[in-house]
Parts: sequence; structure tokens; C-alpha cells
Amino acid sequence: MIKCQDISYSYDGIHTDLDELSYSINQGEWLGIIGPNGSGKSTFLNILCGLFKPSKGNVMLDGEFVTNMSNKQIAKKIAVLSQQNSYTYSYEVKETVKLGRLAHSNSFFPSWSTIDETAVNNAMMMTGTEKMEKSFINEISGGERQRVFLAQCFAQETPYIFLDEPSNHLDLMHTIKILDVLKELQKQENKTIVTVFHDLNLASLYCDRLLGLKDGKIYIEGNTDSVLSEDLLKGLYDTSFQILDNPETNKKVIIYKSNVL
Ligand SMILES: Nc1ncnc2c1ncn2[C@@H]1O[C@H](COP(=O)(O)OP(=O)(O)OP(=O)(O)O)[C@@H](O)[C@H]1O
Repeated sequence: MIKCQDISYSYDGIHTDLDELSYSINQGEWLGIIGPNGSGKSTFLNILCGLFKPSKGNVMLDGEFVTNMSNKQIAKKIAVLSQQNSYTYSYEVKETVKLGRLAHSNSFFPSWSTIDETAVNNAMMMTGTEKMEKSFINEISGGERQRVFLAQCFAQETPYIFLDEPSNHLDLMHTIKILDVLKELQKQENKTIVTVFHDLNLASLYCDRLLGLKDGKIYIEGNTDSVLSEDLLKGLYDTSFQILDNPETNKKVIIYKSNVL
């Protein structure tokens, strides 16, 4: 379980980018974080996993203060896909996925076990990256690279998986394939998933609960169906939506509305 209490964050020490946010994420649930650009979604995610230290408040991960945990201790618990993954090096795809196993090595020069090899191969199968294992990551497409970084997260085999816009650059088939893999991991291995979503239909389909941020504060939160209401979404995004029920899936369908058509 992750519990954060009164966390605030400022990038420049002047403006408040997250404002006294308190929230809990339960074991085994899929939380979607939604909200307009600049509302604090990525900042919140980075604080939850210890990448950013809050200027105020604290985060507890399974009963321990994140700020008291080493990077390796956190990496054994949380795999993170950031919005912008850097690849200033030109590693091969499989070498890049293997970096996900560093969290589990106990020495500076880690030995490679069959457990590591299996984890990497499974992660590459899950993401459909196995056929490009010898390609260099600076010589593949944006969507292929996104799947490589997702594979790196899966290879880390952590109980928590945090993904900032996982469908970035992915075509529709790969979007569904990856999100289905995550749903299976949640159901079968009780993993806790936290994803930032801009596509509200994906949030509707996959998330158990939604947290809507606006101006660095919690604007709405609750189970997915209760958050996906026309009034609440209009207030969150300052634009209108139509919401229908899909009788086949029992999920809400969000119809985007143009202001000029
Ligand atoms: N590196 C930075 N330096 C200064 N301010 C930043 C930095 N990164 C983000 N901010 C500011 O912090 C606030 C929250 O940004 P954040 O990236 O968390 O928003 P977001 O909800 O993830 O946005 P998006 O949907 O555009 O990805 C914004 O006002 C943004 O301008």
C-alpha cells in the first residue's frame, strides 16, 4: 500500500506545483491519474516512487518512508516508465531490457542467472520486442522504443508498476496488447498498477479507480464509473463530453465533443 500525506512540491521554490495532496493506493488495484496538461500528474508519480523529494509531507511505501529507502530498495518494489525515457546510449534492445534486472543484483558486477534470463525473455514476449533484440534502441521507431522501455519495467518484476502515459507512441493494437498484459499481471499476480492516462476511454476500460488532478490539487477521485460523469469531467478539463454506457462491457464510453462542429 502507498500512502501519501499532505505532500507539496515546488520546482522553483516560488510556485506550488503540488499542493498538500493526501491519497492512498491499495494493494492490487489499478489507479488511473487523469487531468489537464500541467496539473501535476507526472510530478505526483515521481514523488510516489521517490524520484522527487516533496517539499512538504511524506510518502509511505508498504509501511516505510520512501525518503528512508535506498534507490535499490525502491527499485525492487516499483518499476517506473517515465514520460520521456532517455537513450543517450546506443544499447541493443535486449541489453536495454536487461537493465531492468539491476534492481535484483547484489554486487557492482552482477552475475546473470537463469531467473534473470527468464524474466527478460518473458518481458520481451509480453511486449512483442523479442524479434528486435539485436537492434539498437536509437535505430528503432518511437513506438518500438516505448515497448522496449515497457519490457524493461516488466523485467524488473516488481509488485508496483507506475507508467506515465504507457500508450505514448503505440498503435491501437499494441496499446490494447500492453494494457491487457498489465490487466493480467494485476489479476494473476496482484500487482498494483498506476498509470497516467490522457485517453479517458482507456482509463474507463482498465482502471478500478481514478484520481483527477487540477492545478496541483485533487479535483475528483473515486471508482472509475463515478468519476466519469459529464459534469465532473467538464469541471476537470473545461471542455464538454458526452458519456454513454456500453451494455456489452458495462463500461462508460466517453465521446469527445468539438466546440466548432
Ligand atoms: N522541470 C520542471 N521545471 C519547472 N517546472 C516544471 C517542471 N516540470 C513540470 N513543471 C511544472 O509543474 C507543473 C506540473 O507539471 P507536471 O509535469 O507534473 O504536469 P502533468 O499533469 O504531468 O502534465 P502533462 O499532462 O502535460 O504531462 C506544471 O505547472 C509544470 O509547468
